[in-house]
Amino acid sequence: MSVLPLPGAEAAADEVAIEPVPPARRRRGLPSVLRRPGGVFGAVWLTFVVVASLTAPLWRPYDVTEQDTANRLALPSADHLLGTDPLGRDLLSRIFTAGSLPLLASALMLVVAFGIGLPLALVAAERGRRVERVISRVTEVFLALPATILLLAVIGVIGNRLYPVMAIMGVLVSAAVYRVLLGVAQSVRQRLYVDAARVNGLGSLRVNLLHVLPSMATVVAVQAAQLFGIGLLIVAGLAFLGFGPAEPEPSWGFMIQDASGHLFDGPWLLVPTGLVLALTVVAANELADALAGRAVGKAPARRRRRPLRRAVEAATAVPADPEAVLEVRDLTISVDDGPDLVTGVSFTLRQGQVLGLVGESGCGKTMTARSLMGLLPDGVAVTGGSIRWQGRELAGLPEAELNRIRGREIAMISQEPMVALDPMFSIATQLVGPIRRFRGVGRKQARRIAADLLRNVGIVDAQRVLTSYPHQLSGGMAQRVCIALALTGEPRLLIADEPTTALDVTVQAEILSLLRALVRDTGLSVVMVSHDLGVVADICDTVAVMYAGEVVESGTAAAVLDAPAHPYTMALLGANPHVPEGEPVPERLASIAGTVPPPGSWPTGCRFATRCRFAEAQCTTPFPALPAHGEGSVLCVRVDELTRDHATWAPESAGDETSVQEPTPTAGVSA
Ligand SMILES: Nc1ncnc2c1ncn2[C@@H]1O[C@H](COP(=O)(O)OP(=O)(O)OP(=O)(O)O)[C@@H](O)[C@H]1O
Repeated sequence: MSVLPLPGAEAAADEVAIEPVPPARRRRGLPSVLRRPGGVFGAVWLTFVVVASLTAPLWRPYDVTEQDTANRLALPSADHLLGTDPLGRDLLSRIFTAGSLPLLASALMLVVAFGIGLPLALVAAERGRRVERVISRVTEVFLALPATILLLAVIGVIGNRLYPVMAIMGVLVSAAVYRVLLGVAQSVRQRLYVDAARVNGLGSLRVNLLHVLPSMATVVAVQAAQLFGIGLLIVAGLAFLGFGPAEPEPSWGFMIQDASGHLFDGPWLLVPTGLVLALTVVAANELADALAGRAVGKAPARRRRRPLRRAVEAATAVPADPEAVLEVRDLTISVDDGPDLVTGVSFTLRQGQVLGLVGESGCGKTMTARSLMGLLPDGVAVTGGSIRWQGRELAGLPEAELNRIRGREIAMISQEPMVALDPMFSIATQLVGPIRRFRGVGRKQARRIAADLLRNVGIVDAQRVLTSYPHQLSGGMAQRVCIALALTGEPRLLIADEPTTALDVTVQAEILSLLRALVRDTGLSVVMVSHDLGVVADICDTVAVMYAGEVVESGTAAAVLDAPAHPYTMALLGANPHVPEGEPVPERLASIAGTVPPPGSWPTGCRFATRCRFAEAQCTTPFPALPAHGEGSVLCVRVDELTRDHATWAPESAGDETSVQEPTPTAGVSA
């Protein structure tokens, strides 16, 4: 058993849970450490102590051995800002002169610990199980050594030489560092970008330096900051026991020991040294906490949510639907202290209907869908509008109440079934838990229901699948299991975020027909996020086309897909490569120049104007809410003109840029 605190051993579980941050995000997040009060305090105090200690011989008011016998055990005064010790020596000069030893010795321990632990972790993660086992067994031996006794034995041999002693401590601590970093390195090496780098021919060293190490940097920094604080305590502890620099050389440990002998006649003596040591250790830990908070992506404490603005009835173009079970009005979703991601989104959904949210990547489909369940990422919130579910307002509902709705009334399936299922548990375990929770039944009955649910989603050998683990299932099976999981609470609304994107085409068709059957047989309502117009045409009753955070066209799927009225919908359909059976594959597809403007950079007026072939001056000026268009809405000031002229977004031929032409069949999509 190790007696001195080997931090990594205790902290390992926490540390490995820290998600390594990919390099690009890490660079952007750096200032966020300094936006946390703890991070600021840690950085400022450590910088101050390090600079003050290393430069003490240049600025200290007195020599560390200079005695002022008339002023023994003095309290702070103009002559001695922090008071004096029992020999009348200036405490300020002695504390900061003593500081360089623990700071440097602790830093040396870190260098040795990470110098050994980090490369070993990288090698073990890269070279496979055999090498990893050998290295792990050796490090286990180090972890089992009684560190305190070993250090005292070393001191017995080499004397009170704290730098070599702390270097040996670094060797012992490297085992704990290795254990923590191995888990992180192994997880980073499984990332697709690391595989891509290897496929691109990068050698092992460069893969590690360019891709693995940067992603581990935050975890390394967190562990280093914690270990640094512990190193300071070890040095102070050794000096306290008399294994530090010999008098009259100052050391924090000896000064505290000295002060403990004057608790009654000079209690102040303990305060300055104890405070500096404690603040330095706390500062290192605060810095570690701030770094750890950054690594797991917590929102900075200073971020404040904007108050929720309720929907203004008149502002939306979507007519109220008395039969709607879900009614979203003027929904605005924003980053805290940042730009709006989604604005003025309105749509309605009836029971047993499927609504498709379509649009290019980054248009806000996922944010809109997730807001319905209150599952927005940290730092993103609904800041305006209303989400009425069966007459109940969901926007701004407290987390506890949303929790009661999630799973029971509204459920969700995602595009990555393999990621949505926990690889550690069998399918039975993953289904039985929610069934018991939602339906209040016993384990046996829950298992029977789980098997029924699997059969309902088209799994024939339900008993085998129940005993399987996610990795034993195909993608299609896993998605069926996810749908079964979503149905455990018998929800009335299912949010399906690109549920077929990760599946191959034949499986896609099976999952779509399963969803269709569920809607038909159970009256489930579905909000389906998709960028695949074929899927939308196949399954959706109504469609809301999103562009740059707003709905630009909505209506029945038949109306929107067969006779698109907004140029963006026309363009999406013109660029769609899928053609219905029996129709000729077009020789050229239409294209949309440019990209979706990011949140915060949306143009004034129509957000699509900069890419629109039909844009005119009036499109770039702000326009009021537009009246309803047919059964839905179209966010285009020129909609009447374009409809009258039968405008289409045809593929460009050489020298032909726009086209206001006779109608042509829309590129292969029919509802
Ligand atoms: N956690 C976040 N913090 C800040 N902005 C975010 C966050 N997640 C997404 N965004 C931004 O919000 C906007 C909308 O993203 P969203 O994921 O809803 O788009 P999407 O239409 O669903 O795209 P995709 O099809 O690629 O998922 C994008 O500009 C995106 O960069």
